[in-house]
Amino acid sequence: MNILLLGKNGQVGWELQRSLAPLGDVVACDFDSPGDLKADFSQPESLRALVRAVRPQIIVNAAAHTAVDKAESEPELARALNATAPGVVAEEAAALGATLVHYSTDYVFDGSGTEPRDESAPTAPLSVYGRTKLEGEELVRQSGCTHLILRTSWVYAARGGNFARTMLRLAAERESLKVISDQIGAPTGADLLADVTALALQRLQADPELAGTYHCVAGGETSWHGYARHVIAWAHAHGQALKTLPEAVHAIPTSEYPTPAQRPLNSRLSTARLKAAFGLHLPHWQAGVDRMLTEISGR
Ligand SMILES: NC(=O)C1=CN([C@@H]2O[C@H](COP(=O)(O)OP(=O)(O)OC[C@H]3O[C@@H](n4cnc5c(N)ncnc54)[C@H](OP(=O)(O)O)[C@@H]3O)[C@@H](O)[C@H]2O)C=CC1
Ligand SMILES: Cc1cn([C@H]2C[C@H](O)[C@@H](COP(=O)(O)OP(=O)(O)O[C@H]3O[C@@H](C)C(=O)[C@@H](O)[C@H]3O)O2)c(=O)[nH]c1=O
Repeated sequence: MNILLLGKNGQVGWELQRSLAPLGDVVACDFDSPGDLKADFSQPESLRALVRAVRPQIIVNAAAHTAVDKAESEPELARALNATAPGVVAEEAAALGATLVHYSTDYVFDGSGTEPRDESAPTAPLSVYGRTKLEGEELVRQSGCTHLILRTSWVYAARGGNFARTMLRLAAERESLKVISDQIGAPTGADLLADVTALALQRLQADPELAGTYHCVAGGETSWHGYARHVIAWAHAHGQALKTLPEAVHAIPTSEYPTPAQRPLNSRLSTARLKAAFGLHLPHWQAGVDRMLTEISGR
């Protein structure tokens, strides 16, 4: 089996290098890869030659423009990376008969209400990032290729930039932190997503009817404030020297933390469809976060 992995150096891409390895020969690319393996999503048409040269049976796309606030001031680049390029890759996958895995986000929703959303819930993104990710999903679906679109949320990994690492950095510098407590979701490990991707791909090879869009997030829920408190309490309990004590992580409403991009308040995603289709158990978010914290602390 020939597998083309795009965005190999991101949080999810890095974990996919590990999880896809038992499935076949993985050709892993990023936008700074040398020569013919360069996969620059800001030049969407250039991706056709790469896909045609590798002729994969499976393509996994983990590349994206994930800087949510920055996307507000560079919407053309965000659209190229999150929509046009995945659309081109999907067209090439359809022409080859290859299966495409693509990732999307809780930010395709407007975050109203308090219930977890399922895959058929109406989308209404609030940000450039969310709008371009939604357009990418739609182009993948329209291409006619066999695909899995996994919508996830609040991704973290031991490698790469993410909210948990930002909190640890700020807690080392400041006496107190203010963190939003009215945006609710589930921190999800890049390792979990990569493992689910590999399992789902194996099942999909045997049963093409499983293709489609799924929500894939860790179990349980929290706010960014609850997540930050958990990370900082863990670090204190494990002897890390931080200026911010857990009780000095203060809860604030979204209105007190203005950002260029608006984020959804309710980021809860229902994983019932994924669990039923693939027979998967999705562990509680704290289990994965604690493992990541152990890994980055070098314990
Ligand atoms: N991070 C999150 O919280 C969430 C992510 N997702 C989705 O999951 C997927 C993976 O996200 P994640 O691993 O966290 O993202 P990262 O930001 O960690 O990685 C994105 C990858 O895209 C690459 N990239 C950036 N610019 C280009 C370009 N011009 N051409 C090609 N590649 C480029 C990055 O390279 P480099 O590292 O060198 O910049 C990196 O390898 C994405 O589809 C994202 O939208 C969904 C929900 C939550
Ligand atoms: C740094 C900081 C952030 N915040 C808030 C701002 C924001 O609402 C929330 C998270 O901030 P971040 O900018 O780290 O996270 P953000 O980039 O919004 O994270 C999102 O990334 C994209 C790629 C996704 O797809 C989403 O699922 C989600 O993970 O925390 C505070 O309240 N206090 C702080 O000190």
